[in-house]
Amino acid sequence: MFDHFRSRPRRSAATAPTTAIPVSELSIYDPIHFGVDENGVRVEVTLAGRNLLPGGEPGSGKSSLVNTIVAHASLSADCRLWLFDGKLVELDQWRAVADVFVGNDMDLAIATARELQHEMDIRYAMLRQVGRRKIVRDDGLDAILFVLDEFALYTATYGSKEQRDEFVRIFRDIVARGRAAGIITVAAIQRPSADIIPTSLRDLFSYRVAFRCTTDSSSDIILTQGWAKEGYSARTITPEQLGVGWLLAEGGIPRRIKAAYLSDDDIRAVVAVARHLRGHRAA
Ligand SMILES: Nc1ncnc2c1ncn2[C@@H]1O[C@H](COP(=O)(O)OP(=O)(O)OP(=O)(O)O)[C@@H](O)[C@H]1O
Repeated sequence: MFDHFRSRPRRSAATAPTTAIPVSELSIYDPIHFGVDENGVRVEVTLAGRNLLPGGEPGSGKSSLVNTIVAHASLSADCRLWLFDGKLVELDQWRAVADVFVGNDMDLAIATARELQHEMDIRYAMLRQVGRRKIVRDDGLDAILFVLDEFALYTATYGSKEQRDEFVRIFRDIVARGRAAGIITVAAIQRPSADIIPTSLRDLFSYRVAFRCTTDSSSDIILTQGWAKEGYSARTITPEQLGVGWLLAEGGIPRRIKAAYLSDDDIRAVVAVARHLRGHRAA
C-alpha cells in the first residue's frame, strides 16, 4: 500500500547478489530471541508495535540486551536502525549498518529526534489518507528501531537545560505516538529514579526489563510500583548474575530471564551479514 514511500527495495536471500552470504533475512515483525527463563525455556518478544525499557545498575546487562535486539533488527530488511549512543562505545560496532547514528552531540540529537518526529507525522498523514490506524507488516514501509543508550545522557547530562527539555519533549511524543507509525523505541536507563523516568513516561513502554538494582524502589520504578512487595525485585539479582533481569510484558507477571549475550566477535559476524543484506547503507 505504501510502496511509493520506501526508498529502498525489499531484498531477500533469493534476489541477493551471488557474492552475498547465503542467509535468509529476518523480519522485525518476527519474535526476537531475548534469552531463556529460569526453567531454561526460550524467551521471545515481538517488539513491532511496542516500546522497550531496559533499566538497571551499570554493568548489569542492559547494553547486551540492546545489542541482541539491534542484531535481530540489523538482519531484518524491513527495519531501519536509528541509534543514539551517548557513550559512543555501546553501539559503535553497528555504525556500519545503522541508517542514523548519533553520539554525544546534543544539537545533532535534537535535530535527529525532530527528523524522526517529522517522519512519524508523515506516516500518520499517510494512515489518515487511507483511513487506517497503524502500519502493519505488509504495508511495504520499513519499521524504525529507535535506540537510546543511555537515555539519561540526553535528558539529564549533556547540553543545556533548554536542550534537554526539548529533547525530552520530542522523545515523549515519539514514544507516545511512534508505535502505530512503525517506530519502536528502546531506551536503556542506568540508576532508575523517578526524576529520570517519570511514571507517565515509563508507562508508555509496554515491555520493561529490570536488571540488577540496588533498591526495591528502583526496581519498581522500572517494572511498576508494587512488584517488589510481591517478590519480583531486581534487588535480589546479585552482581555476579550478569544479564539476569525481570521481564514485564504488557501488564503480565514479571518473568525472570537470563538474557542472550553476543560477544564482540559475534557482533562483528552479524554486522558482516547485515551489510550484505542491507546493501552496505551506512549512517
Ligand atoms: N546476558 C549476559 N550473559 C553473560 N554476560 C553478560 C550478559 N550481559 C552482560 N554480560 C557481561 O556484563 C558486562 C556488562 O554488561 P552491559 O554492558 O550490557 O551492562 P550495562 O547494564 O549496559 O552497563 P552500563 O550501564 O555501564 O552500560 C558485559 O560486558 C558482559 O561481560
